[in-house]
Amino acid sequence: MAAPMRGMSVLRQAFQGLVRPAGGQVCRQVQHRCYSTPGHVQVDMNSETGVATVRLNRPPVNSLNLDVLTELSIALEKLETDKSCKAMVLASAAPGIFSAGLDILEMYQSTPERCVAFWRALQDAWLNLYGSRLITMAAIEGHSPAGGCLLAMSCDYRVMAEGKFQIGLNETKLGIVAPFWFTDVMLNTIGHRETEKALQLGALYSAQQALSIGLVDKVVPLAEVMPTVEGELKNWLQIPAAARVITKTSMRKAVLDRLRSQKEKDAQFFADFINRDSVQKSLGMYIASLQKKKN
Ligand SMILES: CC/C=C\C/C=C\C/C=C\C/C=C/C(=O)SCCNC(=O)CCNC(=O)[C@H](O)C(C)(C)COP(=O)(O)OP(=O)(O)OC[C@H]1O[C@@H](n2cnc3c(N)ncnc32)[C@H](O)[C@@H]1OP(=O)(O)O
Repeated sequence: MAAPMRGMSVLRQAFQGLVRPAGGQVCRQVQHRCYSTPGHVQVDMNSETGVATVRLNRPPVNSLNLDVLTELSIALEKLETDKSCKAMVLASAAPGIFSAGLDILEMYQSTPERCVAFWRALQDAWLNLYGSRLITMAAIEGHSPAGGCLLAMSCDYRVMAEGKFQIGLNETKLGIVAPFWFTDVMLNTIGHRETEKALQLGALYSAQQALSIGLVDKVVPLAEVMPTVEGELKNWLQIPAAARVITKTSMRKAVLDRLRSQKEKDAQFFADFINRDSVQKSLGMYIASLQKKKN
């Protein structure tokens, strides 16, 4: 059973689907259909509204390893084919964090075979999210660097908690380079000039800064993130679905097709790039700096 979160009653957490009884199923009101949650991705489908909440659940920081990405991909595929599902809210079950991005340990001293499998899982999760017919909204209730920022940017709308949290594509700070499809999504979100600066500097923005460059759509107090997402969803749900989906698809198709047409080449390139001595050295130093922060 998931550990209760500090500062929140167990009852409230149970209501929000954060506490699971033994056996992995969340028992809730009848209109909620909860997919079994054996691992790191919790899905709570509200059959009354057609809105699914997908929570990343890999404490402490929701780093995205092969398992999480595979589970996320499968969850998104299921929702995509569920005719009753109209919208999806991507959120976190871990306090203070949306996602710390890719699990750096998947990229450090790993085998080329594992690197390729890991990258394919990331590609699939992203293709499913960015290409989704659903209304997708990110509830960013914590830090969201790198791969976390990619997931948030790939949604249709982003609400972020104000305060100390940061969001951005900080890859260059790790001595790595944002892949072309990360760049494409950022270009589509904040435009060319801001993306050039953001990527070269590996910039991490506060919620207010992110709002000012259009990286997020709304900034509210932490407790208001979910209610704000729910309020915004009401607007989006009023738009005729077919017209909205065709509009979304036509605007995202070029970027999706660019990756679809070279998935294997991209995965191989990643495995080769990440295993360069210089890149491994940079990653090793970054991991050490994360650990040093604690001491
Ligand atoms: C031409 C180019 C072609 C091809 C492409 C090639 C390469 C590009 C490849 C990939 C793109 C990469 C994308 C990414 O997503 S890389 C990941 C970047 N993420 C980060 O930089 C975030 C790092 N983490 C943090 O800054 C902080 O942890 C955070 C602010 C998120 C939370 O801080 P907090 O104080 O709450 O927690 P910590 O004590 O720092 O962390 C707890 C624990 O978790 C470990 N940790 C943190 N982040 C990660 C991570 N991303 N992966 C793995 N592990 C992580 C951290 O070390 C702590 O561990 P421990 O000490 O054992 O408790």
